Amino acid sequence: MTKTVGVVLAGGNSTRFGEDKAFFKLEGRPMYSHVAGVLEASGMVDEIIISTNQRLAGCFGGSTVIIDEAFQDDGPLGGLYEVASAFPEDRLLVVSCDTPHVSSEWLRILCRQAIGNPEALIITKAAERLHPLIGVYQGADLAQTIRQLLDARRLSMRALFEERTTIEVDAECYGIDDETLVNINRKMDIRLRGYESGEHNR
Ligand SMILES: Nc1nc2c(ncn2[C@@H]2O[C@H](COP(=O)(O)OP(=O)(O)OP(=O)(O)O)[C@@H](O)[C@H]2O)c(=O)[nH]1
Repeated sequence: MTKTVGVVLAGGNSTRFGEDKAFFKLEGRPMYSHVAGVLEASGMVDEIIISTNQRLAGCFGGSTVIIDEAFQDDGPLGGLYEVASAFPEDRLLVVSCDTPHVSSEWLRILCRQAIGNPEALIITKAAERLHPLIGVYQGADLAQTIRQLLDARRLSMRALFEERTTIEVDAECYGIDDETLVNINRKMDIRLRGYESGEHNR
């Protein structure tokens, strides 16, 4: 039977943030751990894994980690390729580590859409913007489609949406607050939003 695997994407370089944002503490917990907690709280996932690179792999405590091997430093698509290869039969509920306030209610809505449309990618839309890294990635031969894009050096998430049926689910239609979908790319994003932050801690 198809499982749902919760995937925390946490293998970037955090150039704009200035330090590895996955481990930056907000409200007393590293950002990646907020996201893992919401995945767990959604009640939709059978297991949770962290998608990351070789450099950070040892820093996630006891979490299960899948390391980018075939495509390193190629962005989220490289991480997704590795995970889709490891779980070819399963549904991947993906959330980037820099959206720590995403709600478990929203993840449940995405999963229900995915279960009803098992060949489609299900991604978040809000205020006319796409949030590709809050979504469900699934369907036959997903890893193969991603591999072809990576081989062709088409590294954007949009390239994947051109190749697969993709459903954009509008969070506003479900009364989801935009703020919960914001991703934190810079330290300034934390100050501007008045989030409570602490020191970097692996
Ligand atoms: N596994 C994996 N995850 C990645 C990779 N690149 C980015 N991510 C994750 O994808 C999400 C979005 O990444 P970005 O913020 O666009 O990239 P970043 O490298 O983290 O940050 P910048 O260097 O500031 O662009 C974050 O959760 C990253 O941790 C990668 O090469 N492999």
